[in-house]
Amino acid sequence: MGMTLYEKIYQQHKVATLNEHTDLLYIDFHFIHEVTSPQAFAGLHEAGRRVRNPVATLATMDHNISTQNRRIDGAGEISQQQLEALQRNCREFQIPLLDITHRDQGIVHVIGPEQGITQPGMTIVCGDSHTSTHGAFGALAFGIGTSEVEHVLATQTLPQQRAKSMCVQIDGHLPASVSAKDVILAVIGRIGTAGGTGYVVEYCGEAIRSMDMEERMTICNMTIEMGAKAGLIAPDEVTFSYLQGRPKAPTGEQWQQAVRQWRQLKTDADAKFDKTVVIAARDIRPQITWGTSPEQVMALADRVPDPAQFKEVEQQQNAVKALEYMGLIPNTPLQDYPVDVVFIGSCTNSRIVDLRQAAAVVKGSRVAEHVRALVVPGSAQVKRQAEQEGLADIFKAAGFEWREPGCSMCLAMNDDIVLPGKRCVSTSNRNFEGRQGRAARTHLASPAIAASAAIHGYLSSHPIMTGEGLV
Ligand SMILES: CC(C)[C@H](C(=O)O)[C@@H](O)C(=O)O
Ligand code: SF4
Repeated sequence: MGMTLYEKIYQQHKVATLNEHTDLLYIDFHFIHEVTSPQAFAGLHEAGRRVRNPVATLATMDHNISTQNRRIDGAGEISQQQLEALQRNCREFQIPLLDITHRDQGIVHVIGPEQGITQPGMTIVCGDSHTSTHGAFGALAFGIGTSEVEHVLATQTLPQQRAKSMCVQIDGHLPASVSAKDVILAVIGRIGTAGGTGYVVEYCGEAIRSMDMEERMTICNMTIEMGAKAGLIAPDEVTFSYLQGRPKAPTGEQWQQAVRQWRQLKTDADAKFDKTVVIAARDIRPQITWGTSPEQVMALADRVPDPAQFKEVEQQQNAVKALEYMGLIPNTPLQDYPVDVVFIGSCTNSRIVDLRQAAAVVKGSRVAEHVRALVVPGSAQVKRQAEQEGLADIFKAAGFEWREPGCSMCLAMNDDIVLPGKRCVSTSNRNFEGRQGRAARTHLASPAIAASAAIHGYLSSHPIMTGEGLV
């Protein structure tokens, strides 16, 4: 019988069978950031071990830094200690570090693809759940815990148990107003935050094939929010042309050879998935979350759900609690609620395509008087490009704050925090209680919807059509 893409990559990286359920996998690349690495380095230090392959490792600073400036103490003392520890550890273990002022610094899941480090068929890990982002290139990429970070640093391998394979197929073409973010939110709404547990999800179908790499990254990024281990999209011409010419991509004869191998990286026609979910692209409408979990999601144009409409008692109870936290009344139009903060950024939606989509909505308008709005590019490179393309000017002229790259308001771990009770439309990926600050209310949505909310000042409204088409 044929194999799925996941099974192929797993098989190619298996270096030993440890027991009936567990194999040892070779890890091709390991990304590191300041939050989940300190204990791992301390463990190596204590045991007197070295890093096995420092050049298959890259560190960046993203979570704890301030995005208001490039000062190491910009986000307070605790952050500074964390950042200095990363500097010390990278020096001691000779790991390349994209320091806060480095011209390639950025959010860990933005810089890997951008540098051409993330390539089809690789195994990639990082002590960070959204490592699934890299799966957009047909790499097996997943988040690991701190003790696993230590294991990979020391051995360049990781014990793993084989996951099940799920296929999520999005058939047909998406309506013009629907973005990759709407697709993945709709998928999570359908499958639920636990529905992917134990699976690696491969996305296929025409709608996925017609997405560019950045949209595919948005899809794979949020795969973790349905409990899956990783998301995958088989590489194709779109993948190859994105990679060609990037700093770490192969060149010359090696490029030709790599592409020949990458073309083999797809699920065989006779392979069997453990589960398949089929969704018609034309049924997907612009989405926004109303609750405190990514599965509590609705079409923007709909009314706030009534807890009674959910089948399971547990879902009903969760809905009551979530609506109370979010300050929403059942059956009212979501679009009537005013917005206090708009955050465009995070490893889900901070790449150049995302910023272009947001800027197309913003162009020529002003941020509503009562709204605080910020755009935080995912990397220094995205920032430079957005400035060259004139996007930064569009945002600034509209009254957005234009920031330095980093995780920023995606999580309350630096100096960007949503104040208690404030309502924020955010292009990030998590909306649990307190994620953006104590008692903060988060609505996850696409860059176009977030931009539109900033301008209208409400959880509004129909995304605006522009000369460049909607976004
Ligand atoms: C801090 C880090 C461990 C965490 C993660 O693993 O995802 C963060 O990036 C997040 O998005 O919550
Ligand atoms: S941007 Fe948000 S989701 Fe992504 S790595 Fe940073 S904190 Fe995690």
